[in-house]
Amino acid sequence: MGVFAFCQSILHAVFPPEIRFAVAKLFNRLFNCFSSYCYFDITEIDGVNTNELYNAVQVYLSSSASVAGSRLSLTRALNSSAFTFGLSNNDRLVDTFRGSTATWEHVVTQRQAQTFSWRPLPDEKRGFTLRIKKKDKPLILHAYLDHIMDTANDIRRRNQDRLLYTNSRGGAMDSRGHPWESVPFKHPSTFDTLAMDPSKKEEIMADLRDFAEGNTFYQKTGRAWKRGYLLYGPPGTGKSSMIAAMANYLGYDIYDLELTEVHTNSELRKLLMKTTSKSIIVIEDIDCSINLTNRSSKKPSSEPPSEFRAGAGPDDSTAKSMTLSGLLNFTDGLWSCCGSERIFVFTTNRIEKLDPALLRSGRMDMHIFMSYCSFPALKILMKNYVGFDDGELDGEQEEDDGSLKQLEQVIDEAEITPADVSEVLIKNRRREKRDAMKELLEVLKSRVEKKIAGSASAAARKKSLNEELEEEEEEQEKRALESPKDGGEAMDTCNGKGAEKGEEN
Ligand SMILES: Nc1ncnc2c1ncn2[C@@H]1O[C@H](COP(=O)(O)OP(=O)(O)OP(=O)(O)O)[C@@H](O)[C@H]1O
Ligand SMILES: [Mg+2]
Repeated sequence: MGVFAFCQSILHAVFPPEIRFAVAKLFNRLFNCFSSYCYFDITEIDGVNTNELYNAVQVYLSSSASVAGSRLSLTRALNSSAFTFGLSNNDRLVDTFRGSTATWEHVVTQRQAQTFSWRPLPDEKRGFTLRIKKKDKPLILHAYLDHIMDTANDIRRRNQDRLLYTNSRGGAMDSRGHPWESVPFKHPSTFDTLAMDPSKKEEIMADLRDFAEGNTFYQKTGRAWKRGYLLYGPPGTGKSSMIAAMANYLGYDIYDLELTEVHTNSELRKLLMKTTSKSIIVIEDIDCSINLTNRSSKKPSSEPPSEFRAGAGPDDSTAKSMTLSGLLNFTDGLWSCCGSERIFVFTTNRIEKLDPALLRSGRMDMHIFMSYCSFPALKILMKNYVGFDDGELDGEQEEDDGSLKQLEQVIDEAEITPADVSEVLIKNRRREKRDAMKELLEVLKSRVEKKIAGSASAAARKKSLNEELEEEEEEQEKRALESPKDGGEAMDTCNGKGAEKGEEN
């Protein structure tokens, strides 16, 4: 038994707790007067609530502990794909912030006689003690704690798999008052796997980066910190894959808003209020998921302009339906600002079907056309699916038999989606890559031929239809010339009928 412990046990035996406490306090005061350090205790449980700062410090230290510590604790959270390192019990770690030194100690003690609590408390009392120089306190303490919270949130986001939320219950809440249901989101699509024009891709990535780092910009300009993207293009061109890539790139959760389940504007607002920041709110196939009714053409002009009405017939009252203005408020109006750092993404196969109010400038910040597979996009798919490398796809290698050049020539005309290209490549992925390329070329060529044949037969059909019409016209003219009397009568009859009709009216 150490001397300190021995003295402690004597103190415990001889003096009542009040005196022991007062002596300890006095020692502390004396110690503090002469010490050039100040100490902060961050306990795991603050009263009955879990202390957020404790968890943040633990996660934060994991980023430096993995490098510096000699004895570390390891954890893996539910649904997380990463391990987190932490300080073991009563271990120390030194961190630096803005040139000042901060020493952390993880203090674990046994909890003494259980005090009354609404919920059972753990047997161990855990906390971190932060030690910094007294002179550094006013300079760094707040900034350091903010830095810890931010870094911890970032680490969590990176480690934790994304969540995908759906509103399959409409606006109805669960027992905890949440209208959204969530599942872990593990979509493997990234900007590396996404086949599209590299310059367009880079532009979108830069836009996303600017958005995510734009806190001060949005504050300075007085704009709500949100951004809207409209993705449009034929089916299978990668609109949904793009959304997944965006979420994976930024580390955001996805809220997949099923508009057909939302019946009123207030339900829509409730849903929005329950989304978290750093998230992407998606409305897929916006042209199909809601029933577009241009009410201005049916009702007097005092009515608001055209409205989308979801899950409601044209005769339901506006108050009980979801309208276009409700949807626009959701993305654009005051309600869109509750929370921050939110991205709205709408997708559609037919942009021409959308109401102009949704498309007008300033509403969706970026309109992104997801096109049929271009040659640069095709090269990305060939790299990812069958293992070509950049050199091989430059077409400068000896073994190239001209297939690549031919692919470049036919790809645009074939009008094939990246989804169809990837199907062909998946089927051929076990074959030699040059054979897979040739197979793809065959598929593309046959598509082009079919298209030409299709357009030729359409042209032939058109031609024969025109010929038939011309023949008929000639026939009619001929008949008119042969019997001018009949034609005159016919005209008269017609006029006569019109006159009769006029009289009737
Ligand atoms: N640009 C692309 N890059 C890589 N893969 C793609 C691309 N487009 C499509 N694919 C592949 O095709 C599949 C279907 O694509 P996706 O669901 O993203 O298309 P979509 O444009 O959302 O179609 P829809 O309009 O029918 O919803 C994806 O799983 C992906 O494997
Ligand atoms: Mg889709």
